[in-house]
Amino acid sequence: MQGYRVAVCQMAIDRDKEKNIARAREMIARAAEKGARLVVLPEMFNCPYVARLFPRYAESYPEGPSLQMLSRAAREEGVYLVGGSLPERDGDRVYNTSFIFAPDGRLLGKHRKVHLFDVELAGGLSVKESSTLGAGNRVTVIPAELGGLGVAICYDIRFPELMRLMVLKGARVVVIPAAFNMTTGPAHWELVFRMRAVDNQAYFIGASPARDPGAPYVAYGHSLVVDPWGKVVSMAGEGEEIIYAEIDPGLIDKVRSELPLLRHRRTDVYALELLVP
Ligand SMILES: O=C(O)CCC(=O)C(=O)O
Repeated sequence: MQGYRVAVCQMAIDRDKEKNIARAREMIARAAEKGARLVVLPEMFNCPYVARLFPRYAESYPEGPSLQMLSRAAREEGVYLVGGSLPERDGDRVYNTSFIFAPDGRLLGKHRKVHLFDVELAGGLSVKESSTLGAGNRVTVIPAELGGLGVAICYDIRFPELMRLMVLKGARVVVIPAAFNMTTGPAHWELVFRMRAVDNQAYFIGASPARDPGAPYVAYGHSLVVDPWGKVVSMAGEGEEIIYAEIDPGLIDKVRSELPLLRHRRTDVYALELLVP
């Protein structure tokens, strides 16, 4: 498996859905032009991160305009695309879902956020995703061409069990569209990505929206790529930008063979069980 370049689009999100779609399309083109083979968008890239607004911006696969754009962009630019996430409507439920496309525009898979962000933090930040969203129940790994791509969404990264299950299912590069905030971001963003990378000896990629101090929910920014040794190899600032990094599969093998954490697990002493097919 050859190395490849990943681009993480730290996009500024507008209230206007059409503007968000156009902005994402334009950033995907710019990333492809710079040689990215995998392009990643942030969590809820087509709408403001406000739970009560999610149903209004929600789309069903395959006809939603954001989803059409993602499939077309992957095909026209010839890239693998983790389409951040967006509110997905399925019957009368709405999910926070990441859709993943191949360079021929084919849907490779999707991840519905498993852990909903329902919190009341000191300082007044209160979020209740479950007021409008349903939760997914799948561990998402795309086994094919990129050699094991795990996808989960934001708060999911705080649950080491889910990350480890992805890695046990073959994930070597884990992509997390996310929107940490100005309370949890400075305290935990870099720490949690580095921790998961060190534990699982995999690349961990975080894609945040750009920071907008006037937004109802202020995203932290600082999209990043962490290598399997836990080193931050690329990190954005606060504003809109695209960051790039080279994914080196040889480094994953090297770290896993020199420090064989996955092999040294004591599965005769403890167990981690996947309860859904
Ligand atoms: O875990 C955090 O600090 C932020 C989570 C979040 O914003 C989300 O899941 O959307």
